[in-house]
Amino acid sequence: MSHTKKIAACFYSLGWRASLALSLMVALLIGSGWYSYAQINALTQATEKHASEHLPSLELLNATQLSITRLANLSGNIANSSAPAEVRVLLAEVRSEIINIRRYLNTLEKNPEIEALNKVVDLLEPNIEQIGVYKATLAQLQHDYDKQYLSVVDAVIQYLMSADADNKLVAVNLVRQLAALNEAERQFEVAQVRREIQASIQELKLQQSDLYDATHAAILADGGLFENRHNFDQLQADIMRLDTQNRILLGNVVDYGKRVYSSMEQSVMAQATSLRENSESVSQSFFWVASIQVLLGILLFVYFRYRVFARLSALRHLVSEDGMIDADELGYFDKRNEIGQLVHQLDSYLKTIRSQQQQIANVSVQLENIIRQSQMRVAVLAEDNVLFCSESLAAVFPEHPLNTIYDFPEKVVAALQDPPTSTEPELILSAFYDAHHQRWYDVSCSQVMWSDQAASLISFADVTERVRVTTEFKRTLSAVENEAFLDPLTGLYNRKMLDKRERQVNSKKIAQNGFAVLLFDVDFFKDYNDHYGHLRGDEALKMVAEVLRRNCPEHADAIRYGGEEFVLLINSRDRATLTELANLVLDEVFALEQQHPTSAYGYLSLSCGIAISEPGVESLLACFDRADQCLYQAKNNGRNCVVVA
Ligand SMILES: Nc1nc2c(ncn2[C@@H]2O[C@H](COP(=O)(O)OP(=O)(O)OP(=O)(O)O)[C@@H](O)[C@H]2O)c(=O)[nH]1
Repeated sequence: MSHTKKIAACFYSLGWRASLALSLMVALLIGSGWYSYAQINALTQATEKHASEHLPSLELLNATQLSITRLANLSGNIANSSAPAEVRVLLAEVRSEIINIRRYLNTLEKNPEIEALNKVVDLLEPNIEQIGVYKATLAQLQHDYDKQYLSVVDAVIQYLMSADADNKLVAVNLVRQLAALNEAERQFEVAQVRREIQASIQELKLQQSDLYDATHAAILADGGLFENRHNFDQLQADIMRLDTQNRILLGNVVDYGKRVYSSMEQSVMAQATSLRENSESVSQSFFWVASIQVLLGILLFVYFRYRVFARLSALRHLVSEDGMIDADELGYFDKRNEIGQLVHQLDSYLKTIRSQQQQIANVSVQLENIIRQSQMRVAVLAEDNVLFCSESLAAVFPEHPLNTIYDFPEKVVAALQDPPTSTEPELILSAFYDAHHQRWYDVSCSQVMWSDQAASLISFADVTERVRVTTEFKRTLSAVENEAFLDPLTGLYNRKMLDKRERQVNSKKIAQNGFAVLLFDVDFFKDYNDHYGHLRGDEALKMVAEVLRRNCPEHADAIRYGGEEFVLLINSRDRATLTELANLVLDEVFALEQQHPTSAYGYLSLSCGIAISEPGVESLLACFDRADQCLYQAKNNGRNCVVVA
């Protein structure tokens, strides 16, 4: 999916209001960003333009100012210099500075001040040049003046050296006056000294005509010292005048420069004000844009809070355990977007599930009622508590309200201590007897869920009839079995019992402690029968059987093995006890004093052979054989006696 499609899908999923608000936010951000960029760009360009326009001008103006200052200094230096060579050098510098100034002024933007500056420079340049010329002339004049001065002074000194002492005073005064003239700088000083010198020369005219002639011509004549001094002073004054003029012009230059500076400063200040106002305008724009964005943000937050968060809340309700999404909440979700579709689907599923849960709950209640009122004896247990108990089961135990498992009889409680974990019913107590009702129950248990809780379901199945039938059957079976094992004549066990015991011995069902076979036989019974007949013989056999039954120990079998042979099968290996028992039987039979005319003893008597088994190794038959051999020996020994193997 392309980015455009993804963004479109995202906006569509958010809903048209949120999408519109977001779009507005984005548009506002882009717009404000663009506006800010444009404003800043315009400011930057304006600043750069202004700087490019004015900064070079300022620099040039500054350079011009410096050049003019240098020019003023040079002018002063020229005016004050007395060395022609130095004047020439200074003039060269002046020309160079003037060239620079003109170049600067030509570069600067034309305005009245610049024009005025140009005019000043136009005036300044010839003035300085004139000063240079005057300076050269002044140097020449100085030279001539000095030459004349020395010549005059020399002449006066020559005169002094040759003249008389009386005539020297005027000459000396003249020398002094000449020196004063040389030192005088101011006009009135020069004029004073000149008058004094003229007076001295007039005095010389009378006294020293030679010196008068020489000094008069050298000092007062045309081209003399006075004229030269006058010319020199005049030229000096011109130079001063020009220098003053130059200084005034340079002062004007400074004023013009100040004005230019001032105009530029005003321009710069105006630009700075414009910049500040523009920046304030941009700041205000920023403030309003930021305010609108904050407002929109708050609106969006409120919108999300009450719309989007409400959806999330509705979603939480939807997925919560017992939450229900109501119609209003469902209205937040537009079916046209994916989340909306999902929520509506979930709502549909939830409603279906709730409907089914309700149905199940109804069925569950109905089922519970049915179970409660039916003959099913069931109870539901969780932990030690009884969650449910059918009325039929409660009726089984009317003595207790069945609230906990400990309200059940002990046997049931014991069986429930370790309940099965299977969901299939498992018999935990077979044929439990309810003495109160004299009923029998099979108790089963299985694991079930009861109201979303793991529980044990126990059921009591009434098996009274089954137990009765089984007991009856067992009793009947026992009777039949007994009948089969009983001798009908004597009521003792018959030979089948011996066979049974033989099997039990072989299958080790009889204790391996050993046993004994006591084999009894009626002596001369054929004769007895022959003498008294079989009926009396049967009676005699019954009496012998009674003696055996009476003396048969507990857990021993009294068996009529066949005919007139009897067996006592005893779980004992005590030889003495066994012998004593056998003799007791023999004595009691003999004590019956049943007449037996053909017997050597006169009465009915028995012979007995006893065999004691080897424990764990001998079969019953083998032991019986040995008892039979002993019986044979007892017969041979004269009968009515006991022989023990
Ligand atoms: N009345 C009666 N006689 C029986 C019964 N069964 C066996 N007899 C008899 O018992 C007699 C057994 O005789 P014999 O085996 O010769 O032994 P005996 O005569 O007792 O001689 P000894 O054993 O050597 O002393 C037989 O005559 C049988 O007929 C019975 O159920 N009733």
